Amino acid sequence: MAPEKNWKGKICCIGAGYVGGPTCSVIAIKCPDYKVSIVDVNPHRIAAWNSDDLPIYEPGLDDVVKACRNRNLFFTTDVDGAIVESDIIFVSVNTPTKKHGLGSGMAADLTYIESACRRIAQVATSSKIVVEKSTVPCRTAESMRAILEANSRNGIRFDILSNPEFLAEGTAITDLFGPDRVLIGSLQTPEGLAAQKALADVYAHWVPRDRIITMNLWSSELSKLAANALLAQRISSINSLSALCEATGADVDEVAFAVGKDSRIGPKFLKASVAFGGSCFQKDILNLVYLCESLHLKEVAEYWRQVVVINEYQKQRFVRRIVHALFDTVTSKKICLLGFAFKKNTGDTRESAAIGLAKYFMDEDANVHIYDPKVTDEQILMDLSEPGISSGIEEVKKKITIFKDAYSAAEDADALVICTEWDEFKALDYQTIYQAMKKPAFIFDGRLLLDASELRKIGFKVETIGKPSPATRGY
Ligand SMILES: NC(=O)c1ccc[n+]([C@@H]2O[C@H](COP(=O)([O-])OP(=O)(O)OC[C@H]3O[C@@H](n4cnc5c(N)ncnc54)[C@H](O)[C@@H]3O)[C@@H](O)[C@H]2O)c1
Ligand SMILES: O=c1ccn([C@@H]2O[C@H](COP(=O)(O)OP(=O)(O)O[C@H]3O[C@H](CO)[C@@H](O)[C@H](O)[C@H]3O)[C@@H](O)[C@H]2O)c(=O)[nH]1
Repeated sequence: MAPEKNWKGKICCIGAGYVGGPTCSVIAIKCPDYKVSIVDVNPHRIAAWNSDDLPIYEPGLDDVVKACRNRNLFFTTDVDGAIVESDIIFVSVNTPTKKHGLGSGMAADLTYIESACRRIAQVATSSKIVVEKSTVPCRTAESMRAILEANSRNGIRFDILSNPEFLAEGTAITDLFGPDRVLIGSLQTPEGLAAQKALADVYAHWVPRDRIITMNLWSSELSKLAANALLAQRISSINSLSALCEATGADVDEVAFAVGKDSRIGPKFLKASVAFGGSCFQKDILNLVYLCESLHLKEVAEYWRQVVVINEYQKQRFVRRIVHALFDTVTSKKICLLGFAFKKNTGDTRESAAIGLAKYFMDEDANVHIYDPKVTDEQILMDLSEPGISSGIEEVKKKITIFKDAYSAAEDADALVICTEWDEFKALDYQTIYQAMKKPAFIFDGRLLLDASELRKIGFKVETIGKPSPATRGY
């Protein structure tokens, strides 16, 4: 066997998911002098990372992984081996909303964080910097420290850092190559500050120093929850205004443009939609709400809870508008959902608005056609078979048909519903689609993606979120 290269440092990432995979692949490509091992307990996920068919779709990710895999980037199920040899260990495991017990439906489930920490403590034979990469409630680092210190061998130190991740899916690689900021929180002790510097030195391989922000642990942990809460709040704010637009004849795109021109407000994250989805926003706001409630900050909790309440309201409002336009019944009608991912450029469906819409149409015994360019059939069937969504796979198979392209999905349909803003939906030949649909042919645009006036010229009846119907004011 060839002697091991003289690495400047060794990094291990526990959790080969949407965050651990891309984040540590980018560290590997930018820091060729470090050995980076990404580990997971799920052997299928690791096998996929080692194959030509990566387990997640993310533009640019393939190139990054191919450039350094098996050079200084390794994907393995050997969790213990990677822990033992590394100096810096990222904990990038999932922290979903608790499904049962205390705080059920609100609090973050920290089981995976705890098991990762116990493993580190059990097998580590030298001191480690442990980096909290997962999104966690404020003061989780304290619990991590307690678990690590109570279970480790004598003489081993663990310095815990908070280094939350701000990448968005679909743009993960560009976000990681040029982050707005990298946040590193630590205890303000000499050892904590030294650990903070060691991690900052890794990021400094490609991130300008003035974008690497350091602060205390609790500020860093809370900043992640605060950033997601503020981002989601902007979407709920514009979505609440979209209801007002539909009722008054104002156009939500015009309102967003006008208010976004104010440099204090800015134009980003003001796109009205059927609702925000994704694995983070709802989970992290509920986590924040739970934290506030636990600290007896009832008014603060209620304030943030409204962001999620409006998000649910937006989905229900959209469904009501669809059903009303379709002559108050969708039973036995063919409803074609275009898009199933929670946003474009990802195959991720977690908390996707399309799941809630499909549930409603299944409940009403509609025939639901689905097409998404990146989501697998298995994923759609699995999401829709979940308890609370349907009675199981038999019902789903009866009511749902999945298609390989938008044209076949739209054939003979009563209505198209744009659920995800995929670019390819803008480029479809709507004349051909119109001819193949039942009449009147409806399009419900939940993403303000299409040119409604062009579609109306073809003959479609078009209803767009945040824009009044032709029947109401404004036309
Ligand atoms: N998805 C995003 O865009 C995003 C962005 C920023 C932050 N986050 C946060 O990052 C964290 C991870 O999110 P994700 O989307 O990557 O989750 P994920 O579910 O895609 O990946 C987590 C992985 O951790 C593995 N795992 C769990 N426990 C383990 C253990 N003890 N040892 C080894 N592997 C273990 C799981 O098998 C899974 O593959 C969450 O806290 C999330 O809130 C996510
Ligand atoms: O103006 C907008 C912007 C987004 N969305 C929707 O909001 C959801 C979330 O989108 P986005 O934030 O772009 O994707 P995520 O991958 O969920 O990223 C968020 O959640 C991550 C996990 O914590 C953070 O790291 C990111 O900074 C944060 O943007 C999606 O359904 C979008 O369609 C809108 O409806 N209108």
